[in-house]
Amino acid sequence: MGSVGILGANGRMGRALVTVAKEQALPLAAATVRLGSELAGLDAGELAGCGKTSVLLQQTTLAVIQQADIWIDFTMPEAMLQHLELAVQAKKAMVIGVTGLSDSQYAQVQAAAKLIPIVWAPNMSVGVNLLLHLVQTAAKVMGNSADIEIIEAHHRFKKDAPSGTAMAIGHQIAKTLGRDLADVAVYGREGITGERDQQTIGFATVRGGDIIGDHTALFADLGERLEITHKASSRTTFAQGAWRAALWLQNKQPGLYSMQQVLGLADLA
Ligand SMILES: NC(=O)C1=CN([C@@H]2O[C@H](COP(=O)(O)OP(=O)(O)OC[C@H]3O[C@@H](n4cnc5c(N)ncnc54)[C@H](OP(=O)(O)O)[C@@H]3O)[C@@H](O)[C@H]2O)C=CC1
Ligand SMILES: O=C(O)C1=N[C@H](C(=O)O)C[C@H](O)C1
Repeated sequence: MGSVGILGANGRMGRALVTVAKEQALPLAAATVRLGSELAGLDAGELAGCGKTSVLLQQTTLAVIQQADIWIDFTMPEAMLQHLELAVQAKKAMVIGVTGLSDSQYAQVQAAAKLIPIVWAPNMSVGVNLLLHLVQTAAKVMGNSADIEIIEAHHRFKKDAPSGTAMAIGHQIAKTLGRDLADVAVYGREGITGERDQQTIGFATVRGGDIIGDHTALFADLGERLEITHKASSRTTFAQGAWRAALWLQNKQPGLYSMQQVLGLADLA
């Protein structure tokens, strides 16, 4: 079994990833913290609150990146791109869950995927990846008469909006309907907005407390509405998905792979 390293092991997702590794005896070989972090040298499991793992936190250098075959990154866009550069130099695979990438940052991920195998997905849960299929059916049946809104809610600490998942849902629906999301997306409303243009896809963002991650795709027509909702109740679901992606990536050729491919949902009708 290939060995796996975790980047940003002190983050909310980093700790969840270490905990899942310990609980499921997964091949955790290394875990890192940011350069200069005082946490270097601590046990990754003790920091995560799941007990000793015998994996000590290290700063993220090229020498450390050599210590695992596949690296999981749930940090932030700029940090992730620095990690990606190291992974390309060391020819290591990456699972990337970071959201809020600009177009040019995403293009850098695409370029790196010509050299190393990468899974990038804004949401690693089974339920959201199934939802991405269900909304296609809903869009085909209702999308040309119903108003489409995507509503997401997350914890107060989240830095990007709308969530990466909400954007993926929007792109999926727009693609199904032959619309370009850049032309039809409406991000929030204020003032005298006028009547709603049926072609638009609206986004609404809620931030508060410790909400892990809720997403609803709403298809609202006259007389009825359909809501397809996913609610994550624990980060374990994302961490398990990321581990699944990491183990799936072993021995893969360079390329940019999706969570749909990892979960075997890519060919679902
Ligand atoms: N795809 C999916 O399924 C999911 C994706 N996410 C995404 O994952 C990302 C992380 O989320 P979350 O865990 O909540 O965030 P946190 O803020 O809890 O963790 C971010 C981690 O990144 C590290 N970091 C930040 N900046 C730097 C830097 N410049 N150099 C090195 N390390 C850095 C932080 O280090 P330090 O602790 O030292 O500050 C921390 O360990 C977000 O983009 C989020 O949207 C989240 C959940 C699921
Ligand atoms: O920041 C988070 O927490 C999450 N981010 C992802 C996103 O932006 O879609 C996925 C999940 O909902 C949790």
